Amino acid sequence: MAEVQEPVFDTLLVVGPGLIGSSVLRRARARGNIARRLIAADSSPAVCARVRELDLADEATTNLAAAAAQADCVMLCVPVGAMGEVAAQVVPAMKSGAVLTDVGSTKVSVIEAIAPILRADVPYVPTHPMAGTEFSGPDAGLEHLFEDRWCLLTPLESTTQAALEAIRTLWERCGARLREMTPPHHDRVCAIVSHLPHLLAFTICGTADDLAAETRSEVLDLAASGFRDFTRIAASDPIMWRDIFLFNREALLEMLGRFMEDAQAMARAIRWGDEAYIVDKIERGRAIRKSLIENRQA
Ligand SMILES: NC(=O)c1ccc[n+]([C@@H]2O[C@H](COP(=O)([O-])OP(=O)(O)OC[C@H]3O[C@@H](n4cnc5c(N)ncnc54)[C@H](O)[C@@H]3O)[C@@H](O)[C@H]2O)c1
Ligand SMILES: O=C(O)C(=O)C[C@]1(C(=O)O)C=C[C@@H](O)C=C1
Repeated sequence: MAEVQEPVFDTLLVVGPGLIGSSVLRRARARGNIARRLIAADSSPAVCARVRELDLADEATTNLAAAAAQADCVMLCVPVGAMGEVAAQVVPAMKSGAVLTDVGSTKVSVIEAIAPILRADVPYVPTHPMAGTEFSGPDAGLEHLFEDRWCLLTPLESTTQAALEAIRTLWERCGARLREMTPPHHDRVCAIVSHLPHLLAFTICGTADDLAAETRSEVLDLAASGFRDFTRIAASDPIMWRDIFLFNREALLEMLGRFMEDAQAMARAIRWGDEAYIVDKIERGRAIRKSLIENRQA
C-alpha cells in the first residue's frame, strides 16, 4: 500500500490562479499531499468565479489580505510587475511563521520589490518553475505541467532552512526537478533560454506581418512550417511578457546584443560562402536539440 504523505501545509493560498497558480492548485487537489485547504485570491472577480466553477480551491476571493490571514503558505503567481503591489497587500496580513513564495519569471526585480515589505517572522522563498504554455488564465492550468521540468530556487540569506525545505517538497510533489542558484545568475540564464526566444518570436511575427501588409501577399498563409513554431511562442500573454522584458532589462539586452553579433557573423558567412561556419552552427543546434531530447526536456 502506498505511504500516505502528510500535506506540506495546512492552508495554501495561491494569489493569481492563472496558468501557473491553477496548475499548482490542480496538482494539490489531485494529490492531497500539498495542503489540506486551498484558497485562491485574484483581483479579478471573473477569475474568482471561474475558479469556483472549476472547483480548483475551497475558497476563491478578491480579498487578498483576508485570504492571507488564513494561510500557512502564500504563493504569488501574478505578473512580475505586480509582485510588489500584491506583496504589500498580503504580507502585513500573514500569520507569523507562514511562508511567502513566488513563481515569477524574473528573480532580482521580484526580490527587490518584495524585500522592503518583508517581515522578519515571514520567511520568503523565491522560485521559478521552468514550465508553461502559451495559454493563460485558470482554464489553462494542467495537473502535470511541472512533471520533469526544472523549478529554480533562489533562496535569500534570510530564508530559513525549514521554509526552503517545505517549498522544495511542494515542488517535488508537483513532479519538478529542483536546482538552486543566485538571483542574478537565474536572470542571466533565463534571459538566454526563455526571454530572448520570446523576444525573437514576437519580432519575427511582426516582421512577417509587416512584409505581408507591404506586399499584399500570402506570406502568412504559407507560414505552416518553421514559422509555425515561432507563432506558438508568440501567442503568449502580452502583460506577462511586457513585464518580463522590462523587469529583466539588463540581462535581456546583454543576451540580445550577443545574439545580434552572432547573427551578423552568420550573415557574413552567408555573404562570403563560408560553408564551414554555416555547417558548424547548424550542427551545434542539432546537438543541443538532441541533448534536450535525451534529458526529457523537449
Ligand atoms: N506562463 C508561463 O509559462 C510561466 C512559467 C513560469 C512562471 N511564470 C510566471 O508566473 C506568474 C504568473 O504567470 P501565468 O502565466 O500563470 O499568468 P496568468 O495571466 O495565467 O495569471 C495571472 C493571474 O494574476 C492575476 N493578477 C494580475 N494582477 C493582479 C493583482 N494586482 N492582484 C491580484 N491578482 C492579479 C490575474 O487576474 C491572473 O488571474 C508570472 O509572474 C510569470 O512570469 C509564468
Ligand atoms: O513553454 C512555453 O510556452 C513557455 O513559454 C514556458 C516558459 C519558457 O520560456 O520556457 C516561459 C516563461 C517562464 O518563465 C518559464 C517557462
